[in-house]
Amino acid sequence: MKPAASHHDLAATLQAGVQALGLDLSSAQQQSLLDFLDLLQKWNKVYNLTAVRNPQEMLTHHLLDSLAAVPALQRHLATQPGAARLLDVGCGGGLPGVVFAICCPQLTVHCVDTVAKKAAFIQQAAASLHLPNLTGIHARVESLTGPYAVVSSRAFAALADFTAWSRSAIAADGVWLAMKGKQPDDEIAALDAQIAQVFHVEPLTVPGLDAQRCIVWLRPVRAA
Ligand SMILES: C[S@@+](CC[C@H](N)C(=O)[O-])C[C@H]1O[C@@H](n2cnc3c(N)ncnc32)[C@H](O)[C@@H]1O
Repeated sequence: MKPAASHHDLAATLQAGVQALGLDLSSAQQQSLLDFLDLLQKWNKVYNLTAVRNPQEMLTHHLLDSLAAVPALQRHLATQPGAARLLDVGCGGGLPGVVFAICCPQLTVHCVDTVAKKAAFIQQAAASLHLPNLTGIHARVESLTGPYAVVSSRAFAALADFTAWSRSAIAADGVWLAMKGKQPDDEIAALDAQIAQVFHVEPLTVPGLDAQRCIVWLRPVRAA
């Protein structure tokens, strides 16, 4: 068994990861990410938020994995006029929604999950980490109407289900940001062409993680 990582080790790994990703995060934002990691560890015992329990592993497999999508999200937001709203579907312990809320304070982030304790955890994180732009919603995504400029998910469902279930939540000119492992060609082929269209598959590199990752970007198809 690996020895438990100290706060100092975690902070150093995070800072190296932030640098490798070319992210411009203040020390307060980096501290919020570490505080979020603490909260995840603390509440995981009670709420069973993630199967990953070792803090160093939580940092690479969850925090850095979610942070790897932030530069792409920020580039997308820079093309959007005004303040945007993002819905993170099946957020579980807040991944990537809480990470997005910390890194993009201008973005309003709603994290939805069918499990009440997971939505409650997000509310708890919003209060403890002083994130006025973060809200946890206890609901099925199918019941939400939005409109959201960005609808994200990670480890949630096949692309066809993700897009069909969140179709009424996405804005007509919005985008889906689906975090995936290796490029999911089968899922892309199985998409309903009346609902969603892939416009970009963007490879991601997660610092400290030797695994394939990508974002599948999709647009809703307008009714004829
Ligand atoms: C495998 S977890 C992924 C959690 C998190 N996104 C992550 O990457 O660690 C999938 C989550 O989706 C939630 N979920 C399943 N169906 C849902 C639905 N229809 N609407 C909202 N959440 C849903 C589950 O409760 C679960 O927390």
